[in-house]
Amino acid sequence: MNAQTPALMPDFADLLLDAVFMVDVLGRIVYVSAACERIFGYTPGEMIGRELFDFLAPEDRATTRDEAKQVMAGYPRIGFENRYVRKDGRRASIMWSARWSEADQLRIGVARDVTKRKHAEAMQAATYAISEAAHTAGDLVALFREIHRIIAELLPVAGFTIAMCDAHTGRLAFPYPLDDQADAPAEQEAIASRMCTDVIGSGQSKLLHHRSPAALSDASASSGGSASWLAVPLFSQQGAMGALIVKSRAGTFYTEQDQELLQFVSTQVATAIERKQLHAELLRMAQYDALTGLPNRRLFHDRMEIALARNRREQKRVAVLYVDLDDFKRVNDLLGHAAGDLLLQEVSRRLTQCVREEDTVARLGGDEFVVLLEHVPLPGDAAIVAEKIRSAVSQQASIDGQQLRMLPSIGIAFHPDHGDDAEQLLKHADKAMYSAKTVKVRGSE
Ligand SMILES: Nc1nc2c(ncn2[C@@H]2O[C@H](COP(=O)(O)OP(=O)(O)OP(=O)(O)O)[C@@H](O)[C@H]2O)c(=O)[nH]1
Repeated sequence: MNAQTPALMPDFADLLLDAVFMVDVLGRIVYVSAACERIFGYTPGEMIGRELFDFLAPEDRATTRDEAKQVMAGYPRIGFENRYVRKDGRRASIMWSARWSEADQLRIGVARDVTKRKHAEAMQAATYAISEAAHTAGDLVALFREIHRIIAELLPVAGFTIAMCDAHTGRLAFPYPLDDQADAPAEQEAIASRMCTDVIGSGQSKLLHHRSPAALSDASASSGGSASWLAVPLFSQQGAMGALIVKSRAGTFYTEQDQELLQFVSTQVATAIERKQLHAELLRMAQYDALTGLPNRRLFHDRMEIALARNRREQKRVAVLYVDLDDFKRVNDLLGHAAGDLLLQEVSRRLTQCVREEDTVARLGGDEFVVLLEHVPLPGDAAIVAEKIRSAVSQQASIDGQQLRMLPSIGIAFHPDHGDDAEQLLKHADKAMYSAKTVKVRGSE
């Protein structure tokens, strides 16, 4: 016991599971009982003489300062909670009962370790937050960002990544990158990649304590390049669909408890990802044509409404090209529906290549396509694109070993020249396409 420790300290203090502190008016620890080693990782000898604030988690400094003032002003308190950084770098959650001893000029506090309870509460909160994020996050990346934030509240996380395994090719993709400030990103990526492959292949989580080559060659950098990696598989109904990987801060190491925790959370994470993926897939199916991957009629209408609204403000010109293949039915009849499908896919590729990225090519159904061109200075510019399309589509296509040649009929409508809404413009372009087709049919008779 320290020479300054008042005689009021009973002998059995070192048997208590809670740690008893005595802190002087300057905030220095003058006495602490033996339990401090279990709770904070430091022996009494390592704590006595230092300021209690030195051990405090930075985020709790302001509230703790206010609390200490209150106690020193003569208001005893039971139940104040704050966090400390243990010797091993982990956080300890403490609940205090404290009072000020005017006679001894000391703050006397009893610190109870409530880390386990706090952890259980945090896990429950994380579980709820992850399932909540599955509903509120706009897309998968936003969901990953939210999961990263939630897990960083449970574990010390310096690097976080999610790997997803393509169900068809089995290839790994990292839709949410490691985002680490580490010196050797290539080395970090290689570790993440290796761990992912391992845990997805085995279906088992993995804990790895790693020392970087730099740290190995420099014995003095004992903690600089050393860290832990934890990888857990993410299971869907069909099996492991990916993996979640976290990397600890330099000099901090994950434990088996952390591994269990991440495994527990990974079930919620996998469910949240599956839900979001299903939602994205439903959205895609509602907006895109399954055969060609082009926007469908509904998405085309939405894009057209936006383009027309913009054009009303800008007072320029928007063109709608209606493209229909001539005698497409014959391809189906002669070569079969599957060959017809391949041809439609080829035509959609060629159409997309004829326009700029900001233009829209959509499939309305069957062999009918539409092209939306924005910012068309002159009607002649749309005619140039129509000619490009005619030339591209009518090039020979090799389908199932057969050389096929399709001819398109194209009709054009302009906003505002031929109507002010999508319906009017599509009708006009369809009519113009039909006239072009009729002229061709008559010409061939
Ligand atoms: N392979 C395939 N065929 C389709 C698909 N959707 C519609 N069709 C077929 O496309 C053909 C379109 O026929 P029509 O509208 O008469 O077109 P066409 O034969 O090109 O005749 P014209 O337009 O008058 O030149 C029909 O035989 C449909 O069954 C599809 O997704 N795949």
